[in-house]
Amino acid sequence: MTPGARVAAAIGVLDAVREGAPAERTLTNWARGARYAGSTDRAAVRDHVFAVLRRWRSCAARGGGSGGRALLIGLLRDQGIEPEMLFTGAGHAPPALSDAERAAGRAPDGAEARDLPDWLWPRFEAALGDGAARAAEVLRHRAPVTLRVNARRTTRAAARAALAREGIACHPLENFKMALQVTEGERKISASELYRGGAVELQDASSQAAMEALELPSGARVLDYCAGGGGKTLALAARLDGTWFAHDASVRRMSDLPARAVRAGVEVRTCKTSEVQALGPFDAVLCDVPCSGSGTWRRGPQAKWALTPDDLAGLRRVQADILARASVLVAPGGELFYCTCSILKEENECVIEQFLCRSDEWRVGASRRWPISETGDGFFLAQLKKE
Ligand SMILES: C[S@@+](CC[C@H](N)C(=O)[O-])C[C@H]1O[C@@H](n2cnc3c(N)ncnc32)[C@H](O)[C@@H]1O
Repeated sequence: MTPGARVAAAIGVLDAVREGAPAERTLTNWARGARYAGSTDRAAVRDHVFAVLRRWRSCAARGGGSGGRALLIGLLRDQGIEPEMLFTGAGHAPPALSDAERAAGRAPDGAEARDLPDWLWPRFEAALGDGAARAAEVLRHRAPVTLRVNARRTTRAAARAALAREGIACHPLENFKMALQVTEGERKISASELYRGGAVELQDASSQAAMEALELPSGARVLDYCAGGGGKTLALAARLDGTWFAHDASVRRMSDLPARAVRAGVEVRTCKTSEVQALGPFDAVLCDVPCSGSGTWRRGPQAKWALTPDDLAGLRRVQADILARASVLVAPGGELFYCTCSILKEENECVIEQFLCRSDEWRVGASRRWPISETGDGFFLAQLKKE
């Protein structure tokens, strides 16, 4: 495909996304119907679509409209590329710009320039203060791809060398013990020997750092209450000796966990909601609760535009409910860890404050935030101790 044809394909995908279709599925459907598109073409179309999704408002302002075509014109202008270079009408490229399109477009301002909905920008400022602008800016760019090296299988240096032999280039991240940031060959990861053998897992650096920050006595019985695919349990089990239990309201979401645990060389017992009470009490319970994901929006940028104040209030109720249910499973003297991949106070400090107001047997230990940065996603962790 020519560069212009890739732009035309991205416009088609964005028009479907504007109608409410999920971007990933729309891209997959497009690729199925575009047999002429090679892997480089598919990656280029995907890059255009996701770049617009991250910068939707500013692209609309710069492109002078909200259709796929205007959004792509806005994106190219934002990237310092003259749209006329690609909108040529030749071959499969989009038709040339009209006079009206050439004249349309303006520089974005305020929350529009931050590429955030108006109602969210003040909440970013409230949560991050002077760091809000930088966080919003980082969310306008691609996320890094990061691996966690499994200390039970190999060392970081050995993993890096083995990955390089498979065409995957990465470098160790300073201040993160087991993290490797991938700079080349990311599409080869899932087929690599190290990944298939459980020596590396895909995991954001901030999640890794948060799990590194948790200290637990050797042999502790630990429950991951919102385990999902088990990323956090596996990170803990890779460095601590404990007895590991995983629970999730959706059993289906834990379906990959047993195989991942075997690959990683650790034992994790998955349990249903009906079993969890009888298996307790636990020395520690981790609640990696469902959240807006605001710290990770560069990975799933549609969520940035879809979240509403009502959704946020709903999430806060779910988070409070999970904390209340999980807290009764902790043994006296035990610990409760609460974490989100959101930067919003409403989902972090406010949930913890509300929980402490309703319960007098808990005291708060450390709580920590990881910023949205070039290195990692936004992440929040609070540690609570049962008296
Ligand atoms: C942020 S994800 C967990 C990610 C996972 N810990 C990991 O590291 O891969 C939140 C999980 O909470 C689960 N969940 C939602 N409501 C829940 C509830 N009331 N009780 C327990 N789990 C719940 C969801 O199914 C989802 O898998």
